[in-house]
Amino acid sequence: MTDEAAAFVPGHVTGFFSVHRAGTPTKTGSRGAGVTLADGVRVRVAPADERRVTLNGREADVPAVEHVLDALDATAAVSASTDLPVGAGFGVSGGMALGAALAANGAFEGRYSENELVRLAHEAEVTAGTGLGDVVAQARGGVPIRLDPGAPPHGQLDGVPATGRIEYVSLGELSTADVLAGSTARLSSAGVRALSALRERPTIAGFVQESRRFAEEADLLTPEVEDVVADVVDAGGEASMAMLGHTVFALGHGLSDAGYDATATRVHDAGASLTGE
Ligand SMILES: Nc1ncnc2c1ncn2[C@@H]1O[C@H](COP(=O)(O)OP(=O)(O)OP(=O)(O)O)[C@@H](O)[C@H]1O
Ligand SMILES: CC(C)(CO)[C@@H](O)C(=O)[O-]
Repeated sequence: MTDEAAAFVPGHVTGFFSVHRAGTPTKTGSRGAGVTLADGVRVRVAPADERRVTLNGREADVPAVEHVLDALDATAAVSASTDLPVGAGFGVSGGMALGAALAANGAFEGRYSENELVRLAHEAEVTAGTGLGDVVAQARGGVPIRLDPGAPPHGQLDGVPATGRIEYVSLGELSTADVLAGSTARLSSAGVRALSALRERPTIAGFVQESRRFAEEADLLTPEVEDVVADVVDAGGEASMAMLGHTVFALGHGLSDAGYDATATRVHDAGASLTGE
């Protein structure tokens, strides 16, 4: 018997990262750190006569989801909904891929374990070129540190033991696929340096400060994002740019204290899961 199933996947903002390409999508990934968010992606999967993927009620072309459905050989209707901006550094494509994997396995009474579904979704993201580390971070929750790249059984994760309020302001989209297709050497050396600094001082403030240094060193800041980050820091807060999007995230009330009309969410303290509704 098959039935519909639903999953929730937290949003994920990467603060800094380095790119690690290997012979297979499973081993390819990123090192780095980010924060998972209670604002996330809900994905519902139901068996259907033909494949259909929607995002917030509209037909959507999300290659990572197509790869997941191919791998599971699932003819299904996938409907995703999110309050997060798409293409702005919140891991929406990774969330849709992981949510589709979890929910399709549920709907079709599949035989995969969680690690195997994370691996499928990670491979789909890497193959689509839309992410390297979001899926494994979203599967973990909290404030994930990606120590070693890739999906289970290869990747290795740790975390900053922290929770709390997060604010964000999105100024527009930035194509992850375009940035990853370009030269990533400079960005990666900044990312490796930030990771060792965070491991020395694994606090959430340390994470945001290293993210800010990374964004500057990697030359990814646009003037607009740079101005907003500077305003938050001037007002005594901690903020940086979401990788990869024209988005600023801040701890606590950082953005609103600096006078911005920000969206508020929280660290999501658990990983992606089936929701049973
Ligand atoms: N309205 C839309 N705007 C942007 N992307 C869309 C939209 N609808 C579907 N997509 C698809 O969603 C995916 C967005 O991926 P992208 O990696 O750019 O952003 P993201 O996953 O939201 O954030 P991140 O930068 O953290 O990866 C792409 O596969 C794109 O084709
Ligand atoms: C490449 C990336 C920054 C895109 O959001 C993310 O997937 C990551 O941190 O690997």
